[in-house]
Parts: sequence; C-alpha cells; structure tokens
Amino acid sequence: MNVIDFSKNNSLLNSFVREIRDITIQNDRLRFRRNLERIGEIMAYEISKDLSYKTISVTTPLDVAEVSVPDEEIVIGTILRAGLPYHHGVLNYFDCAGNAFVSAYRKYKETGHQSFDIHIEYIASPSIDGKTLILTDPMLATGSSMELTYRALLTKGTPRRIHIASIIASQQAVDYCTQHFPEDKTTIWVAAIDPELNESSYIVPGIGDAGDLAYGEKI
Ligand SMILES: O=P(O)(O)OC[C@H]1O[C@H](OP(=O)(O)OP(=O)(O)O)[C@H](O)[C@@H]1O
Ligand SMILES: O=c1cc[nH]c(=O)[nH]1
Ligand SMILES: [Mg+2]
Repeated sequence: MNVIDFSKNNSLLNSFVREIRDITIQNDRLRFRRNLERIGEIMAYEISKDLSYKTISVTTPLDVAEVSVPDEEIVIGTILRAGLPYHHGVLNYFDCAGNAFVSAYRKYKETGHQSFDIHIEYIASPSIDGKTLILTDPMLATGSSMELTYRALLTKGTPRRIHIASIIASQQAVDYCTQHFPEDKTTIWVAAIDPELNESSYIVPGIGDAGDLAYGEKI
C-alpha cells in the first residue's frame, strides 16, 4: 500500500503540526480547530495531484483557454467529532464533493480505559459507488475507527479509490490499515507517523485527545 508521510519533507505543514502538538499552543481551541482545517486544505491539495484529470475549454473575456480539472467524483467521509474541522478543510478545496458523516466512539469497558469497543451509531452518506472516497480523521491510533467506518460506508456502495487522510498516525495503525483496506486502491496520507500507543491506546508522543482539544471534554 502506498503510504505518504509528509514529515519526511520540509514544508509549512510541519509548522501547523507543531502547533497542534505543542502543549503551550494546542489549548487555544479556535486555533486548534483552524490548524486542523488548514492541514485539511493542504492534504486536499496534495491528494489532488494524485487524481485523474480531463482537459476542458474555458471561455475568458478575450478567448478560449484549455484547463486541466479533476475528473473524479469525490466523497469526503468523516468520523465525529475530531474529524469535523479537518473535513471542513478538505471540503474547502474539494468544494463540489459529496459528504459522509459517521459517528464512532470508544465505549470503555468497566475495567477502565485499557479496554474498549468502537461503537458506530450514525451514518449519513451519499452513494459512494464508483467514487473516490477520502476518509478524514486527524488521529489514526489503532486504526479500528477508520476500518469500521469504511465497513459501515460500504453499505452505500463500493468506492473506486480510497484515500485515508489522517494527521497523526501510529505505526501500528498504518500497519493495521495496510492489512484491512484493499491494497490495490488505497493510499494513506499522513502528516506524521508516531512510534507508539500507550496503555489507553493514545498515540505517543501524539497530541492528546483531538476531539477534546477541538470541542472540550465530554462526559
Ligand atoms: O484509531 P482508533 O484507535 O480507533 O482511534 C482514533 C479515533 O479516536 C479519535 O476519536 P475519539 O474516539 O476520541 O472521539 P472524539 O473525536 O469524539 O473525541 C479520533 O478522532 C479517531 O476517530
Ligand atoms: O491519541 C489519540 C488516540 C485516539 N484519539 C485521540 O484523540 N488521540
Ligand atoms: Mg476523543
């Protein structure tokens, strides 16, 4: 599977990643959400280079110009909650895309934060049949939410191409997605790959809880 890790290259993207990681900056919720959004914009731009294109003629006030434009029908799929600002950034650039929203949350077992199941309770999606599906979630920790969201969306058709667009992924999640997504039509795009998960399956060093940083703690 094709895995694209932008931390290997120097770009402005790394400055935004620094801000969502930095404990002295990340607690400004407005800035945190805006950083997820602008990373989404950059991801969309990078993914756009991987699409197929067609040439169209555009009438200007003076003549006709030939322009290459994307020739794929895109659906952006997002996992609540932390996916929302990131989704918004991707949608800022793929502004004609369809949109799918899936709720996935960790339901912890009575034994504490070490053990949980992922629950999916809500899906709102257009048909994804034959389309290019961009799955957006800033955190890819175990990879389970991403896989279960994908399986839930398969009830809406079979995508022709899949782009998993995350921000911080664990190496374990990258390996997991490599095993659980169709190899021939999936690309994983990440801003960084971190080495570890802690005992609560949080990414280390990671950023902490992305949903809480964006929207506040939940009970
Ligand atoms: O790869 P996984 O181990 O499945 O974990 C990743 C999931 O955890 C986060 O959501 P969370 O469950 O914290 O929900 P929230 O966005 O509502 O806080 C994140 O946005 C992913 O959806
Ligand atoms: O590190 C992690 C893991 C899951 N969810 C988060 O928000 N952060
Ligand atoms: Mg959370």
